[in-house]
Amino acid sequence: MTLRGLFISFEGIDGAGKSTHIDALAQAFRAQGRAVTLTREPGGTPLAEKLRTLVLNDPMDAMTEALLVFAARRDHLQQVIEPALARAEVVLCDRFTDATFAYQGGGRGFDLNTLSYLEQLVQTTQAPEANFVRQPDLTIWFDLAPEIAAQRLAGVRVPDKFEAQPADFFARVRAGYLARCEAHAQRFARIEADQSREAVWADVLTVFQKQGWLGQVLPA
Ligand SMILES: Nc1ncnc2c1ncn2[C@@H]1O[C@H](COP(=O)(O)OP(=O)(O)O)[C@@H](O)[C@H]1O
Ligand SMILES: Cc1cn([C@H]2C[C@H](O)[C@@H](COP(=O)(O)OP(=O)(O)O)O2)c(=O)[nH]c1=O
Repeated sequence: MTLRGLFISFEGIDGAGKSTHIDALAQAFRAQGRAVTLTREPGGTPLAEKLRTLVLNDPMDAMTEALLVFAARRDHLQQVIEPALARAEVVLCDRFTDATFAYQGGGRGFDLNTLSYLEQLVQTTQAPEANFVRQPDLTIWFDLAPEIAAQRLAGVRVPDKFEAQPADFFARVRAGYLARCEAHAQRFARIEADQSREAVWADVLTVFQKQGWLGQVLPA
């Protein structure tokens, strides 16, 4: 059987639990013989990491922010994601374009039609066919109430520009994710992230096993 590349993104408000599970998933795929590219947005290339530092630290208007995250995404797609998929690897990406719709669109109220235009422009790739708009094969959305996420993050890390936002910002971000989940239901899996770590991990594994992408996974 010819393996095909898999592009999987992980989404959710800050503190929802993405980082907790991504490394374990990478291990699970590697244990089953798959090559894995573990990456993140904004970032994933030297240029995109520089843009990340600007976006996470410098005040700027929402359009500037959107243009910078899409510039970082273009470089990341071309340098890392498309080549890894062409090698039939599993690409596990901590956030992708749904985050732009949720944060710049939902959180900051930037125009969604402009974001859709940028999405088409930036994610159009020559491979595997002309005018193919790259999207994740699967998006795991860790859905968590902003109050619980804030409790989990309190005292754990120094907040960046986004993490320092008030609860109503994250309520709008969450609504932004819900709208994307409804509009792209075929690739979204919503995980109830207010459960224990073990229960969240079990739900995540079930999604991958139902797709036939992972077999039995031994406990860590
Ligand atoms: N299910 C859970 N229950 C309680 N705390 C959790 C759970 N999952 C993660 N955490 C903790 O919450 C904090 C945020 O998790 P993290 O995975 O870093 O979130 P994200 O990457 O989505 O910002 C971390 O301190 C982590 O240990
Ligand atoms: C990808 C992306 C992230 N972001 C924000 C969401 C997060 O607050 C931040 C960085 O995400 P993240 O990597 O989750 O931060 P951390 O390493 O602290 O867990 O960037 C956007 O605003 N727009 C985007 O398009």
